[in-house]
Amino acid sequence: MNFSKMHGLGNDFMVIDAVTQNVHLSTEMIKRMADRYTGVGFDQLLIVEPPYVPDSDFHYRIFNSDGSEVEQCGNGARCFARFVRLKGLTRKRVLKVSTMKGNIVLTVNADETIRVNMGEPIFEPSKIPFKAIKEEKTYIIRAQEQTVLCGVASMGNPHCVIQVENIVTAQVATLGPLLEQHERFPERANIGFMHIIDRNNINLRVFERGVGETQACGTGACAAVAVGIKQGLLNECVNVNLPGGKLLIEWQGSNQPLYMTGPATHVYDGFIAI
Ligand SMILES: N[C@@H](CCC[C@H](N)C(=O)O)C(=O)O
Repeated sequence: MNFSKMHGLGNDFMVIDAVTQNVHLSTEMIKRMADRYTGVGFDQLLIVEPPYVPDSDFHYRIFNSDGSEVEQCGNGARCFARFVRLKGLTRKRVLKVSTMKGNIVLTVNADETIRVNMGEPIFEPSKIPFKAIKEEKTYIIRAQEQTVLCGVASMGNPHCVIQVENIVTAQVATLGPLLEQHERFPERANIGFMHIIDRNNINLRVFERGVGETQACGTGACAAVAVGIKQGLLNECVNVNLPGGKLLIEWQGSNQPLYMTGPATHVYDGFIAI
């Protein structure tokens, strides 16, 4: 099976073309290929498939390194756009793609960065899903001995966003896994730690569901900005500094789609016998 290794700000992917190849992978096979010592190694596997909903160019499936299939992936979306053009699967610069949780539209800019219409952020608890009596801007979660203040949002996938004073000392490795598996997130969640520099700039680290901390999380950046805007702390246009680099997130508020702009990098092509 041919594949490409790609990354979006260090969030790395194995990308497989299932338009021209027959691809049938079990959860065990995905976990084996994800292993950084004995496999290809990746945060997520992206499988590009032919379209099967009207008015779309492709469908793409996303799997975390623990083998779980997920609804959305921001950095993956940009890599998907670069991949289909590199592999000659399309020449379009504006691409419509369906994922497990709806459609997104991607535009490849002249400088090869990619701007993605990620759709509207969702705050309604039952749709995230998050257990709460009613929708709030800020929730209190108790995790073992700690009381955590956070916002929650779905970008197709579930996110929890915690504001921190210092991004370096944020408890990503300890609080991340506790909240990822917290009973108030029935489908687990991605946990973002956000330091607000000013109304247009934030630092962000994300403990990703099904992976652990990554160099960057696109949907995590979108969710952090959406939560920050909803809480009245951020402007409509925000630079998000992640350990792997910078994303630009734009959101004009309720009923408007959110846009993410950033790079996508092809690392190498490979072949794996499975
Ligand atoms: N790295 C991604 C998010 C991938 C999915 C996530 N781990 C989940 O389980 O929802 C991104 O760039 O958005």
